[in-house]
Amino acid sequence: MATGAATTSTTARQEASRASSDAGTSPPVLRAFVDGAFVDSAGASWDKLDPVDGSVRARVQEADAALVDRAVRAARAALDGAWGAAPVAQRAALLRRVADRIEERFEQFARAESADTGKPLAQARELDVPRAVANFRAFADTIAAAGQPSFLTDLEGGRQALNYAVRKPLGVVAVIVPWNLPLLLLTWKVAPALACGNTVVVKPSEQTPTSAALLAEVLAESGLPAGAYNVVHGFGPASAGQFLTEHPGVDGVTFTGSSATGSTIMRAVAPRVRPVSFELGGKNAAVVFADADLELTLAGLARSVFANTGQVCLCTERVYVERPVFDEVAAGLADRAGALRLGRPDDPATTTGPLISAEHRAKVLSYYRLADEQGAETLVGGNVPVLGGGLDHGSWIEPTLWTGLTNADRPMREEIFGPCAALVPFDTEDEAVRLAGDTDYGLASAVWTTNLSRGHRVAQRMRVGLSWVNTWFLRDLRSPFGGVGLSGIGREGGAHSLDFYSELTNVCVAL
Ligand SMILES: NC(=O)C1=CN([C@@H]2O[C@H](COP(=O)(O)OP(=O)(O)OC[C@H]3O[C@@H](n4cnc5c(N)ncnc54)[C@H](O)[C@@H]3O)[C@@H](O)[C@H]2O)C=CC1
Ligand SMILES: O=C(O)/C=C/C=C(\O)C(=O)O
Repeated sequence: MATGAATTSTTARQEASRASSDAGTSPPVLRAFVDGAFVDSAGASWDKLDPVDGSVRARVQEADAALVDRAVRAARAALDGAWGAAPVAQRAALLRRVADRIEERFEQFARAESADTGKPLAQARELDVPRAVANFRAFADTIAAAGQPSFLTDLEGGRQALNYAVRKPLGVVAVIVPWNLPLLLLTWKVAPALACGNTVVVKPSEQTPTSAALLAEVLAESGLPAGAYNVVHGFGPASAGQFLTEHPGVDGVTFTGSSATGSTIMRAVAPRVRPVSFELGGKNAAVVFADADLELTLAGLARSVFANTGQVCLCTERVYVERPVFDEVAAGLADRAGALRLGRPDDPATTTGPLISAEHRAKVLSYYRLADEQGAETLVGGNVPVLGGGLDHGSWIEPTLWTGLTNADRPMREEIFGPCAALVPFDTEDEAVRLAGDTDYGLASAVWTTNLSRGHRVAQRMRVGLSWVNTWFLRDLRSPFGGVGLSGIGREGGAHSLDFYSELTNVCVAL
């Protein structure tokens, strides 16, 4: 039971029934989850708006500094108590139960995720919720199988020493996640953090607070001790995000979001020299060679440019096409953009949702205008659509393609994070690699070719963390995930996640 400044608290089960029964009546109130209970905050509240039609979806209570402090203290107590002492087998078993329980509540998670973001319900069912389940199962497997190398060290005189390392939790981990794939990215961090015995304080995006609260219910039902998972709602600067990252009780920060915020968080933890793991933005390139299977390529490009309305850090915003097939690729991709169906999330015909917010649409639209000013030819889109049926209060935008831009133009250099890309021709492999690498970012790339030698060669030359050939966003959760340059620091995934979420103590025994 929570104590201190909060005025009321409820169990996870009570909150679950409240949140689910509120649908269709007054918007639910979302509160922090601290020390195993939902608690009121003395801070302000804000309305979480539906990006589909601008209606109010939830009233969210902002955690003030005192509540963030309580959350960090609760996490510390759980680390020093039940969860920190839990053996690996117990942690792995808990993660598997969590996966099972998310599956039991599959539709509730899918609807919550779709409602917060406006993304098609079909996408939440096919991508976001299955990945949350997979994240918990993958890290249960990873921690259960994790070992450490040991070394027999030869000493003078024929003696030896045994060196081995023991894995310990990093500690209290701040988990700060964005709004584009809220549940997927939250569980991608929470699952390995808990697997390694850490406790967490989560700050979901102010735009997408719901799935973090649902996950609190599931974790509590699955037997996670109170205090091991806490949620504080709020914004970044002068709000829960800043209070959390500057808190002296936080031992490390894992963050996905913009490069600018990553830089701010680095400064926040610098005085205490805390480790960070950052998955930041991208300005990702696709390279299409003339020998590519164009049907496969166009389908892949359409997905990589327009998936999640372009709001995935891995999305392609620059498409370099070998000159002989340039016109064909441009026309084919424009056809596919024109075939996308913008609409309500629960309409099975909908392929594409709105952007997350009016503010984000203003940003994306500013790049559409900039592309016009810089002389781009707009092949398709370029505007705000008129959809009718109440949708025109939402944050809709047209899928958009340009030609005529160069790498010097701002729409080619800055992350837009919308359903748009520019196509540029190239003549040689070296030129393609140079153009693709001409960016301060370095997250992902995709090479499209039927020449496998070239595929391997070009993929390896890309200055990125993730280099796909004839595919995009194909994930094996054991493989390293992260970026170079402005795209991030560190790698997560499989054993790489264990490395971030653990401290190792090397024991050296003279034999
Ligand atoms: N995965 C990605 O690559 C993402 C990239 N972006 C990029 O960032 C741009 C801005 O979007 P935002 O929502 O403002 O992203 P953001 O990076 O500012 O926000 C992401 C998360 O960080 C938190 N945050 C913000 N400032 C913070 C601070 N000073 N300390 C601690 N936490 C803080 C936010 O509350 C949110 O939970 C987008 O237009 C897009 O270009 C946004 C979301 C995800
Ligand atoms: O597959 C993943 O683990 C992550 C995918 C997407 C992002 O990290 C993002 O959009 O930020």
